[in-house]
Amino acid sequence: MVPIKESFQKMGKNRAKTLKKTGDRERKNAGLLSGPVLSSLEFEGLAGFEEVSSCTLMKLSKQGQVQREVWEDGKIVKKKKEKERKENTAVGPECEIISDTKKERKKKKKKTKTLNSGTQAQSNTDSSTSTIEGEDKNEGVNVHTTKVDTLKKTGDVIQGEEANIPATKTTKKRKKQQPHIGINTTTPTKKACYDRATCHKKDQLPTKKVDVSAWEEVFAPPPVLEALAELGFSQPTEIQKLVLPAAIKGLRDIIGAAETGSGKTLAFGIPIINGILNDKMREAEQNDSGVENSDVEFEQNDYQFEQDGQTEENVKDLQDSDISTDEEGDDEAVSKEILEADDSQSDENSDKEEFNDENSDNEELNDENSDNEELNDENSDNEELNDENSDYVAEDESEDPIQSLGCVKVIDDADFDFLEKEDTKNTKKSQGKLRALIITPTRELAVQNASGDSKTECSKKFRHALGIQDRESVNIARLSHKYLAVDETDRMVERGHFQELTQLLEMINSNKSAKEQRQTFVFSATLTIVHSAPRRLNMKRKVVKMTSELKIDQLAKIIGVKSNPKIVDVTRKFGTAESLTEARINCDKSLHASLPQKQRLKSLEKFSGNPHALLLATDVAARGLDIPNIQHVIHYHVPRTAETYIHRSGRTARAYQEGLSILLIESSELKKYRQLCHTLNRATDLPPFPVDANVMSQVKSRITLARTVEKLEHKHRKTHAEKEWFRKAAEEAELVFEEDEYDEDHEREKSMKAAHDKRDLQNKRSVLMKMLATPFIPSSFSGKYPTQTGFLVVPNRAGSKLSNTKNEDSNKALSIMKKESKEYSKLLKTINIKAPVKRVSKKKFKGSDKRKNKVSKMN
Ligand SMILES: Nc1ncnc2c1ncn2[C@@H]1O[C@H](COP(=O)(O)OP(=O)(O)OP(=O)(O)O)[C@@H](O)[C@H]1O
Repeated sequence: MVPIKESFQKMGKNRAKTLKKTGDRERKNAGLLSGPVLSSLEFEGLAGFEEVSSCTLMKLSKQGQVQREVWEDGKIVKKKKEKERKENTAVGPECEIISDTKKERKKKKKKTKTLNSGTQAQSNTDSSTSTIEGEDKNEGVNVHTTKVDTLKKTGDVIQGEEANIPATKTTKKRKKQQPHIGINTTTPTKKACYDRATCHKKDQLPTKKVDVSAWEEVFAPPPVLEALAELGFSQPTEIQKLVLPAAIKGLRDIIGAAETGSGKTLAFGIPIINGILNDKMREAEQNDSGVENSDVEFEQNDYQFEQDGQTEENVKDLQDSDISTDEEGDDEAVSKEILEADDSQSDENSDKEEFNDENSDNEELNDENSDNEELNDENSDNEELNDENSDYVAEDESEDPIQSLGCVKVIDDADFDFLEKEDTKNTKKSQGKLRALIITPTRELAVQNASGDSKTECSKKFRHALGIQDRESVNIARLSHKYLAVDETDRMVERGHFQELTQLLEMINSNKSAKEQRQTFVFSATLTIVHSAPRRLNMKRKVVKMTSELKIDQLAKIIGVKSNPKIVDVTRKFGTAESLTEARINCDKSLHASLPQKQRLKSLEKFSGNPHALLLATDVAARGLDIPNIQHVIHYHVPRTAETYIHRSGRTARAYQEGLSILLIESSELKKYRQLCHTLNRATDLPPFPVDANVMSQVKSRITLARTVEKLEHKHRKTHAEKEWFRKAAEEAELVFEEDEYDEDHEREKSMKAAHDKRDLQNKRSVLMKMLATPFIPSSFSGKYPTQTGFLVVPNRAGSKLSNTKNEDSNKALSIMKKESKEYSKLLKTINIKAPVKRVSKKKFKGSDKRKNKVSKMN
């Protein structure tokens, strides 16, 4: 039984990075700190967000003045203002918000409106920085802090800590450990974890933050903008462009399909982060006004609706252009629905009324004069604060509160005790529950289920954290995550697998009101792939043919997606990534390799650390591993399913980089290969991998010599063994074994021949060793591939966008390939490789004897 090692992935599947952090393994909460790779190659797993009790929020005016507030237990404990930090002006709009007293809050609201709603700050072209920071609670109290290098490392290692340390001590300790944790540090923060952008594009290291204005159009919130700028992600990928507006602004449930390595993780990660930030901000405001924060649901996108009309149009434009099942104006409808929902709840608390007022105010605020008034107010306010606290930046920094979004990876020994502690300590409902849940159905989960023991330690803990003891005693209140993401979703329809996960989802979805208020994300690269049923099943009338739509429907039902989700499918007809070049090599034989788990982890670690390394892997590494700069994937076997092929191939050509996938096809696998091509809509074969004929002739001479050496060795061994046998048999029979009894001349002749053979064998061996020591390709060869040209030339696939731009190259490639494949087939003939004997059923030979007789008679 393999222990469950649900890990998490990332938010983003950040395995390679974790490998670098070997030191983390020894740390106390290793379960939380280590990435999935450290625990198991094959699993991904479960991840969730948890509550953060404290934070520091900052607001930046257009004039560049920063107001900073430290919140603890939903109350402001400090309010300071910082000077503008010129260093940060390169990036763009930043954050944020919130004030202490009601008066302050009203002021803030006005400012927020004026600035085009604070946190979002879509149209704000000023720059600043943002920090969401968690602080310890009161001195001497049990402190739980979950620290996250918030958004900069969205999807990166997220760490959880617990300590019973007085707050002051903890603060100092933290400062030591994470000196640059705040996003608004002026120097680039030290990347403790793997930075995908820099790893993927080592030659294009972002020396300074990039312009991320393209992200503003898709409503990425300012803290995320800052993180993206540091990562060097200048613009959203296609799937992100299509998903983010609908998810962030439209609050839609999302079903998304996009090629491997296309950034699906951020497509659901950013809306979730945005939502949590909004929730926290709103809860803090409500706390301030004495409203029970957890009662307020579904208002999460307040400030998005305060955006100007321009941005709404952007959303619409984007949504119109995608492949979507939406009808026109859907988003507006949804927006209205949400606003109506807000309205319906508005009598529950006065704050909501205020928000609604704010919305109507917003229209008025279009008036320039009022804008200016607000700005002036803000200016004078900030100036005052500036005068009072000109030194405050340093003082505040010394406290260095830890920014925290509150993510936990759920892997083997994940510790959920903090939920309990917060539950008992805080009476507020929202304090002890998970806000978001990100699930990846994994092979590990399937294996676990298949073994019949679905209650591993982690599974138990996770259930406990969710308030699920067993099916009968479910703490429904706790199962009210506002965000649920299921990555690699299509695996859930695999029959008989993931039963435990399906049950879990059933329980989560049994909280109907929470389900209604939840935003759900469903993503996979192979969401729309369907298999044609076997012919025998097709014949039966009752069998319902699986279609992409049906598959999506099934998944949506299992996962609990609300009606009218936004469906985005940007996968290509061929399924694989566009930047992926594919080829095949026909092989005569194939082998299996298996390594113990520890060894596998080591190999993976070595592999990610060495740019020239080669990793032989089974399908445990097919999905999810995000190891940067993998250039080639070679399929040692033809995969059983198209999904596996897509995911395996997807380990290269990530983040729109180039990659090469080669399929090794054993003759017995031809049928599987044809089926694969069919499922992936390949009308033509994959192009054969072009191999240099010169190299092949060298291979041939080496193989021939090796065979001769092997024969001679065998002969030598045989003679020796025969002699030995005679000697031993004579010994056992207590007979004297005299070699002399043979004819002397004959014996001499024999020994001379043996000596000759031995010499011959030695010579041949040394020639072979010399040959093997000589590389096939001279060291002066600078090409990347062992082809005549030194580079890979395979015809571009029909329909590929690349083929339009590279027509000339493509023609050239074709002619070279034709030439090479001719030489290649000639060479194959000379090597004398026997064609595999085709087994044909006897039925086909029915009457063949008769026909033979007939022919012979005729002759
Ligand atoms: N907008 C962007 N610009 C540049 N790089 C990005 C962007 N978004 C994501 N990436 C990077 O692209 C890589 C692939 O992203 P991610 O792992 O989310 O892909 P995926 O679609 O989930 O792939 P798979 O289906 O194989 O799991 C990651 O290294 C990620 O950091």
